[in-house]
Amino acid sequence: MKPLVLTDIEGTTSSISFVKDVLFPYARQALPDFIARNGHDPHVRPLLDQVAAECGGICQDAMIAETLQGWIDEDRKHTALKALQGMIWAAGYRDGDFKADIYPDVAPALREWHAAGIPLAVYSSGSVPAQKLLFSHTQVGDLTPLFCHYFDTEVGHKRVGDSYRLIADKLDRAPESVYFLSDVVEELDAAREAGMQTVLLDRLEDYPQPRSADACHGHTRVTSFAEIALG
Ligand SMILES: CSCCC(=O)C(=O)COP(=O)(O)O
Ligand SMILES: [Mg+2]
Repeated sequence: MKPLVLTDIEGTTSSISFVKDVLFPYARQALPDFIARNGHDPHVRPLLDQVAAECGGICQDAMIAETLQGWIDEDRKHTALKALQGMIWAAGYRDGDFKADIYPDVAPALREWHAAGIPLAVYSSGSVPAQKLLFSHTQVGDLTPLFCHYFDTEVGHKRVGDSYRLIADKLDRAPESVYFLSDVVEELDAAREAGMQTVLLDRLEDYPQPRSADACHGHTRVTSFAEIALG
């Protein structure tokens, strides 16, 4: 059976600065107005109510917006926040305010693997709609035709082994046949615990200090998709 590639986004396919300096500030700034305009939308209200309930029942939308802005500043990977961010980014992509930044080695490798019949999937803390938006608006065009599956924190958090077991299950795959690519060692540890093969992307543009052997925790370390060898 051919291997399947499961990739993270931030720090793996796309620069950390694109997420931290473009996407997050855009959502932070747009949140209050987005909530004022869409707070009664049946796709939006339950997400806001979830945030309110988790914060002791705060009831004013302005306070919910402030809470969410605080969560963006803390880089919380909260499922409701991620869903709202995805809805906000849709306008930014649509209006051409930004394009998704993909590291130059990523699209050639994805195309090569896809052409070789290797299935490709995404697992990111960003919501599935946000993942699809990102890959359909890259500076090298629409990459979504290359991917067959997308997973977000609806399957669980990325530092928890059970999330990877569930993904393998949903893919109808033995975990050993899945290569998980990420820049975060704790995510790779969880994927390995679930039986997946792991590759640490050590993006020197984003992490100027190369990771030592100790810091790699035994995961295969590469600095580019071009170095990845799939067994
Ligand atoms: C779907 S793109 C936005 C990325 C994002 O919101 C995020 O939190 C990045 O998480 P990742 O799991 O891709 O490192
Ligand atoms: Mg990452």
